[in-house]
Amino acid sequence: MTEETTPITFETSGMDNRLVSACNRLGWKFPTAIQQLSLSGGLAGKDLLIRSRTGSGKSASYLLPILNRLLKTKVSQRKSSQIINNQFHPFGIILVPTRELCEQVEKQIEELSYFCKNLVFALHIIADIPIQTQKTRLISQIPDIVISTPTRLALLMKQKIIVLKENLQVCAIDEADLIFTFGYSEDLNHIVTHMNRICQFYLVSATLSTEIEEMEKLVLQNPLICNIKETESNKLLTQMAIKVTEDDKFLLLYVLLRLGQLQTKALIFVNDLNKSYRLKLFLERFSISSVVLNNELPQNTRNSILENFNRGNFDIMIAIDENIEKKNKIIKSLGGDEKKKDNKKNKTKKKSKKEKEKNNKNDGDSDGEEDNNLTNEKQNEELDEKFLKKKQKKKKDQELIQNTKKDEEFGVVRGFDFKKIKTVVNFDIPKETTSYIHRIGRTSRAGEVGTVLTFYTLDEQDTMIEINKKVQKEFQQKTMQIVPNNNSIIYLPFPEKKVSTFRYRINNVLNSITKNLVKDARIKEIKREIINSKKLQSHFKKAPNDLIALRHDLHLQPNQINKNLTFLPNYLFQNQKVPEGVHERKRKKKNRKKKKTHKKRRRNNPLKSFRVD
Ligand SMILES: Nc1ncnc2c1ncn2[C@@H]1O[C@H](COP(=O)(O)OP(=O)(O)OP(=O)(O)O)[C@@H](O)[C@H]1O
Repeated sequence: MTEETTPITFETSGMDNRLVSACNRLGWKFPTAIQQLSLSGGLAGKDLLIRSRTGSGKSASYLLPILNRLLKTKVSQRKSSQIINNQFHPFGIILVPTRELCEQVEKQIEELSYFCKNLVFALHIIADIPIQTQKTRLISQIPDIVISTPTRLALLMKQKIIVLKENLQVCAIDEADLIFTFGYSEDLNHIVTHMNRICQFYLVSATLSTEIEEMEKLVLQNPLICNIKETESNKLLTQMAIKVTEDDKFLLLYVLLRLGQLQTKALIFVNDLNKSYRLKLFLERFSISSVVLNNELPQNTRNSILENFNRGNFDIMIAIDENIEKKNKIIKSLGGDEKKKDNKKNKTKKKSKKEKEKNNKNDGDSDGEEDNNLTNEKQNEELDEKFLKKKQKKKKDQELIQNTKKDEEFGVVRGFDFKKIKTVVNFDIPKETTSYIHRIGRTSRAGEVGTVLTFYTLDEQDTMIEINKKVQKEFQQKTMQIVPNNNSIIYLPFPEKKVSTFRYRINNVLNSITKNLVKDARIKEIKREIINSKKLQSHFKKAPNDLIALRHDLHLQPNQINKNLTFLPNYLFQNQKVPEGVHERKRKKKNRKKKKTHKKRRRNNPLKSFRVD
């Protein structure tokens, strides 16, 4: 903490009463530590540099002062100054790294302005909407605050649709560290050099980097530095790591889930898309439902998944946290794979056609076999037709994957406000420390308890040590401590004894999930969610504030599930205590079955069912 302040409440902060009521309505009793620091400076119109751990309430620490400032200016005055020469001059802009965060910030503004709805209007602009439609929207609706990713805003500025020189009063760059890691530096520089620099500036970030320090010097004028020493949250987040082999990751996760040692709601991070579906299929084989969230899915589906996960309708979410560069590689490799396969198929088809022609020729040579020839021809035609149909289907699937453009503004795992996540599992170790920090920030939010479990292989041992060192250093340097034991990660031994008896059945299941099965599952999911997305769209039209609970966690290959795998016989536990509840369902079912057969037998036995009335 760099500046001493006396603790304030929302009521004594000097904020507009309607904003105070909105905080109370959300059940917020006191401002969080970072809000305590930032509110007074923000309300006084100072530039702020807000640095605090993920989940500490940073968004409201800049949104509340921005809204307060808006409420001080008359609506009519604001509106008239925002349209000049058919160009849009917003009062405020908020920059975030992903479209999910655009929507999240817009929603939070709606909640915080609950008691002054008609007076404040925020609009997020995203890449889906054509530029001209966006222009018409901005000019007709005249939002006070525009929320955008740097790329989209820079584009609209270059087209002279949005101008920031004259009217801009406030600008916030949220998740600034991510904005740089997502590669937005160029767009950000364009925005900053073409904006009114005497506006009030908020630079908000969970971690520090040289780029942020440079940006700080460039845009902030005599800023109030809000840095937080989070001693309280020390007790809330526990970080653990286990060294495992690649296949044992599946085994360990299964055992932890099955024995109830991994608390849900759980968010599981993997580094690539195919692996996420492999994990989903693996869990599905044991009747454990999960939902995969990735940037191939349509936007409506993603929103619905996130909303329903936050509402507690699914317990396990598998999320992909891949690099932007890596994403492009995957698209290419997928297209390449499919192409290679198609070439192979074409060759085999040509070969079989040649063989057929050869056979036909031979057949034709033999005397009196016209009938045979006819049936052969017919069979060949049928074969050809089948083959063509198969090929057409394959082509359609391939087109579907290639046309399902990955959303570059997607980054759900970072910065999104997940509610009540008990455990974050790094099934794959993140490649960078910043990514690790953002992943762990999805749990232990808003003062809640959370656990992080990281799996790492022998090859990743150095990365793990590096992450551990950097996390300690980062948090100590910035006077933010987030974990006990001197901020370090606790290394746990691999529980070989506990899991060894399960290894055989796990390996069997894993071997049955082939690459082709994973690909099919992925295609099936995309198809299903495209249909879901249409349903959701029509639903949103009727009830825009509602999100129906579509089951996004349905099994992808239900016919492959072996019900016996859900039963855990005692011998699997060797000398260990059988955890409570593991066999319960089976036993209950058995009893029910017994009663039923007993009744049936009685009914069929005339001596027992006979009655004299
Ligand atoms: N004063 C408060 N009292 C209780 N809960 C709060 C308060 N302020 C914010 N919250 C809640 O805390 C959660 C985290 O807030 P927020 O998303 O703003 O954190 P953050 O620091 O921006 O996290 P990240 O860096 O991950 O984006 C949200 O669910 C929010 O509703």
